[in-house]
Amino acid sequence: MTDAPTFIFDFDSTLVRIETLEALADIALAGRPEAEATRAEIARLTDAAMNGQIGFGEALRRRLALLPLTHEHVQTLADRILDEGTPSVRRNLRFFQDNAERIVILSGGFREIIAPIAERLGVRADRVLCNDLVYDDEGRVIGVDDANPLSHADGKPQVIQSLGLGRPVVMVGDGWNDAEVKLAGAADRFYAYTEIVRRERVVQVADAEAPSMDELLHAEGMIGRWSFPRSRIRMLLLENIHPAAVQRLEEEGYSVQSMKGALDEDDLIAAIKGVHVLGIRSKTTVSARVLEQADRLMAIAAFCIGTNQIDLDAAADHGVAVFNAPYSNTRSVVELAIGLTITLMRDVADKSAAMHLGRWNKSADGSRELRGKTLGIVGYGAIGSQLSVLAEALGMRVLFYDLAERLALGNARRVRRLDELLAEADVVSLHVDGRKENTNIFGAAQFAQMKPGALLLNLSRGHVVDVGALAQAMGSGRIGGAAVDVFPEEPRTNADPFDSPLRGLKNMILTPHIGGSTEEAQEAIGEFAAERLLGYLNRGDTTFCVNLPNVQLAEVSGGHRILHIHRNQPGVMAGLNRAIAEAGLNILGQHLKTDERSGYVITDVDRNYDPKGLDRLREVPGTLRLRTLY
Ligand SMILES: NC(=O)c1ccc[n+]([C@@H]2O[C@H](COP(=O)([O-])OP(=O)(O)OC[C@H]3O[C@@H](n4cnc5c(N)ncnc54)[C@H](O)[C@@H]3O)[C@@H](O)[C@H]2O)c1
Ligand SMILES: O=C(O)[C@H](O)COP(=O)(O)O
Repeated sequence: MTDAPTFIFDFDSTLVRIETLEALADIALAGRPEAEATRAEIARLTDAAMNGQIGFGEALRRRLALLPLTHEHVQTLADRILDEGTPSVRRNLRFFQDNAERIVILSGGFREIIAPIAERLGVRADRVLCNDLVYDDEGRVIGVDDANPLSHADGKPQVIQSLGLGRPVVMVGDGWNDAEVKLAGAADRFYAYTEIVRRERVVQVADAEAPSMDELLHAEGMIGRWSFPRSRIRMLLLENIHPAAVQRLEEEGYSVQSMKGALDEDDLIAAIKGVHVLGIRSKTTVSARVLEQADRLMAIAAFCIGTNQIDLDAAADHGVAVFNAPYSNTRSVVELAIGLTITLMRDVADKSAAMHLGRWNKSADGSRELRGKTLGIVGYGAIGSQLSVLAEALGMRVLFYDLAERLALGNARRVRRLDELLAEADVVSLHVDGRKENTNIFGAAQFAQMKPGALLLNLSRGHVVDVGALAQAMGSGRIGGAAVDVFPEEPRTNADPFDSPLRGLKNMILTPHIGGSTEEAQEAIGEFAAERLLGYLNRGDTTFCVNLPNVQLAEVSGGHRILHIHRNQPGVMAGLNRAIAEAGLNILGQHLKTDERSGYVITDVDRNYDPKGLDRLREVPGTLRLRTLY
């Protein structure tokens, strides 16, 4: 490459996460009473020098004078220095090895400590410019080589100027003496490297800040470990998503912003600009209008089971992958349903409310056991079928009705018609999914078919039940009691008011959509959904994606991975492979999966190609999204 720069890297707090003299102080002063105070003084002098408050040479000598350093101490640090590599440097080793010919290490630190790192990075010994310690016959450090300009103020620019390096020269470091290289005209660009320490004064004079090696390489158009710096991938998590998710995503280097409540459509449209990944729960509606305005969105994670709040077709049309956590809160919902059934059967809620008003009403009238009663489950999916097992264990007889073929567990009996179930069940529990067609599937006609005094539970979705009709059926005594956890209109945050025709009715338990709200479930959802997002972002894996074809993928190894999402229309594969050939890409492996709406092609290619050639792939008719991963 003709205009490829020469990179000069500082060492302490840049290539390694330590400051050498502080680490040597820890070794040399171990167990001594003055250790803490001396180490603090060394750190203070390091900081003063790195902020440009005192000259580097003076700081170096004053720090050395504070330490009873020996060759053995220096060797101890040298032996473990490979473990101290800065995290983003460690993951970008290949960049250093592939570009060793145009890398220089420039440091006020010491050769013994820097040499093992230089060797690991593939940088030749003559391109390591640093200080040499001077020892006496007993192996005690007595100073540094005074003839070396790097042991004095302004040493770094002087040394670089004398090398006559090919331009442009890019200087990367955390300290004022690194900034001086650019200020003296010895470098064309200076990046203030802030992964380990951020010094405002240094950042102020830099051309740019590099919070990681990934950012630096991206800014310089170089190929690093990641195709895109993860810190630039913005994730917006709404609705109080569990910290386990935030921690996992941040651990992988992504930028995560969390908010407690949901946002309405207009606020979401404003907030979603520049966001790559959106995390929500059941209260955030992601409409086609929101998706239209989402300029960077790649993926949405519903940190819950239901995905009816997201326009899945519109998301697929924008090449946005949607994930959920289909099983992580199932058990919590089932346990609540069992608890609510017992509570209703024993009229516990009203009896408890009366006690709080000072009324004692001991009576067995209308209180019944679960044992021997018939539970009718509408919707025998993950939740319905698990409820079936627990209810049978408590001695209930179970009937279920489902639109799809479902395996009857235990002694549960499938009925082919809803009215059959309604005619027999003492308790009817709704566990259908939130599709639009399920709106008001329980209304006056269904209540009229239920046994007089039967109980109703809805922990599925609010729009499934006509709440006005339910209030009437309760008022007339047709329904003996009900527990409702989900509502057609739910407050977006805990601070917003709640209203419903169901308020104030006898033997009516209302809960604020807490079926899945247990600590166990929320943590499990956080971990599960975060892993799905990471699988998609890091590998292109769409396992459990609810709106794009599911493809399970291993890590990218060796080559680069091109992910192409397109409309499922004739000619896309032919066009794509033609474009791949024209771009000079050598295919290592290719995988295609389609559903009726979309196609997803994963092509692993050799690393050697001109990235501009990828534009041809974007132009293939039907393309919705193209992403490169490595
Ligand atoms: N209250 C809460 O906090 C909470 C927590 C988790 C899940 N949920 C909701 O619970 C519901 C069930 O969740 P799941 O994980 O069991 O879903 P699921 O997709 O595994 O099961 C739903 C079942 O309902 C059946 N079905 C759909 N429409 C039907 C209809 N009209 N008649 C009969 N059967 C029908 C489907 O065929 C499927 O078997 C969903 O609506 C989900 O959003 C609520
Ligand atoms: O779909 C779900 O999992 C439930 O409705 C729970 O939703 P929530 O995460 O908003 O409590």
